[in-house]
Amino acid sequence: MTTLQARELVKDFTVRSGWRRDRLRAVDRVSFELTPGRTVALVGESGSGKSTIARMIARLERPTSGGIVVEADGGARVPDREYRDHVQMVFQDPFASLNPFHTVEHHLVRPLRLHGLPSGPEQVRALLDRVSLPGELASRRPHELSGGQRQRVAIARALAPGAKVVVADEPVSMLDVSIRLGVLNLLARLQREESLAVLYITHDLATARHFSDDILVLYKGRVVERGPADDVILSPRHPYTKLLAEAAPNPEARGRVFTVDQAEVERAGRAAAYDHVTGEWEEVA
Ligand SMILES: Nc1ncnc2c1ncn2[C@@H]1O[C@H](COP(=O)(O)OP(=O)(O)OP(=O)(O)O)[C@@H](O)[C@H]1O
Repeated sequence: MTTLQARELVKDFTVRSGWRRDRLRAVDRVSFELTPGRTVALVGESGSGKSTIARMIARLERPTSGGIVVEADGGARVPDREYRDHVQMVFQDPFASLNPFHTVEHHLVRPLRLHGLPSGPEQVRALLDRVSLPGELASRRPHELSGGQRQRVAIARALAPGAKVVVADEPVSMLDVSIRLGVLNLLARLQREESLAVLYITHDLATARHFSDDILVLYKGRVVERGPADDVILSPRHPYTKLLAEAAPNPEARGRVFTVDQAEVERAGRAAAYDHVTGEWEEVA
């Protein structure tokens, strides 16, 4: 059993405007926990800080402050050198994340070898099978696959080291609408059957509700609402979540109007966050 705790994550960037250099706080004291067999969705519009959080978890970006702790069996803290055995990413663009010169087999053998695991044809076939791809795809190169198949290969590669925490950053937003559901269903099945802890990053509230247990709503780098998926989507409390919920296609909520506007969102801002579990607003200084 592996869990990941993000504690008070902060990320500042320095941005230049002319001669001036300003500090931009892209992520502001964000905390959450990923536990086996559960999916947490991180939702928010473009620029809210979602990818920066994903990049910090993937160790592509260092937090300005705060930290990420991964604990494996028995609660022992995973040392840095073993981090990638436990935590893997699935990125938005499967084409960019796969090397066009290498076969599917190569993409899967490499992480197996890197983590000292058996890496023969049998293991490659087993990985393809886990993501519902036929074994004969092993000899193909990425351009010979459909977008959905490519993303399945990317998921198989993430699973290869035996990772139990998977961060999926907009994993279907670049795929045809017709195949998105298949890939999301695959992630849901893996999460269920293999007890993965999944962080699903998306701007799409409808899939966040359907595919996650808990939702964190991110607004300008801060969590403004959190709780079980249905509570957040069907009974949103923060004006920003209401705005998102209103805009999302949701049959059960048809005709529901919260009558919030951007000005109200700005007023409520990031000063308080609503937690559906405690039923309380938490003031944020
Ligand atoms: N390397 C960087 N240097 C400066 N600013 C950055 C950098 N990376 C991200 N930002 C800024 O941080 C904020 C959060 O960006 P981030 O990409 O995390 O948002 P996002 O919610 O993932 O958006 P999207 O859905 O468009 O990817 C934005 O204002 C962005 O411009």
